[in-house]
Amino acid sequence: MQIELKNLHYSYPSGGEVLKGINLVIGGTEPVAIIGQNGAGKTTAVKHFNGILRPTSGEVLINGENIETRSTAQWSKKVGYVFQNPDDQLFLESVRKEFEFGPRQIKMPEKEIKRRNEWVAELVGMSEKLDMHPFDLTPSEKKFCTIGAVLMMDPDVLIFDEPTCGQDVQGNHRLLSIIKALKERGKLCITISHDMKFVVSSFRRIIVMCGGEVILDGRAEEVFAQTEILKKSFVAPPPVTKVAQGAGLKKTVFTTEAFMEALEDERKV
Ligand SMILES: Nc1ncnc2c1ncn2[C@@H]1O[C@H](COP(=O)(O)OP(=O)(O)OP(=O)(O)O)[C@@H](O)[C@H]1O
Repeated sequence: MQIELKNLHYSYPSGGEVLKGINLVIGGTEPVAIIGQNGAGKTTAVKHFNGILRPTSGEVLINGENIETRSTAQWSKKVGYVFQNPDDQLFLESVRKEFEFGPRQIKMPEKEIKRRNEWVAELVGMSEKLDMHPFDLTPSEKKFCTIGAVLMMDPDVLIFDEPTCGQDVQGNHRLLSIIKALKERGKLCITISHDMKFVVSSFRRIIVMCGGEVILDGRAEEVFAQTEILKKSFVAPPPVTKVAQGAGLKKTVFTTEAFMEALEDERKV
């Protein structure tokens, strides 16, 4: 599955230009993180990946097909978007109903709904909560409920918008295991996050947005080595990376172990 943005510009009807000519190709199954300060245009950009928003100018191609050829409902079967705020997504009286809503809309056979429900509920940790009202869930559980509802459609691409928001360490671990499981199933996960520790723990490719543009796109080590550009875009590297850079280490590191190794290596030189 490949998503391609060609000179994408977007302005909300009420305001100025938010996306200012984005060119990007995201494909394969390697999870991709999109980072950048508040208001950089991350959510606006990813809402173009399944047609929730349509370009003011430029093109969005999904596997080479122009997004304009199909409705958002049709694209959503291929590219699932998990909203930043669960309350924008949840509207039914139970977790089970949320999970089964999409499949029932497309008249999925009952047997398949049951099969998917079991797998998804287990993966997102909701097996014991299926009959609960989403309003009675904790903020973290609500997020996993929205993720589960999108996973039930088994799309090829999953977009997670700020999944780490409101999560504790356990929640972050579950998120990482979901992303890993999806990669193993051949899915492409695209995740917006402000949590740099989370980002460097499982995303090799990182895209940095600033002021409606992509200003960096590359491997985590390359991106976080660009300290001046990151400073200008108000993106702070993970603490251990910052300490290593402050200590003058040439290698970009993301863990204490890597920091100690790099320190040792430089001592030997
Ligand atoms: N529905 C809307 N109508 C008008 N302007 C909007 C709308 N949604 C977002 N914007 C504006 O577009 C710009 C980019 O917002 P967007 O939510 O895409 O940024 P972001 O990088 O995802 O930020 P955050 O990290 O805070 O979610 C901001 O200036 C925001 O105020």
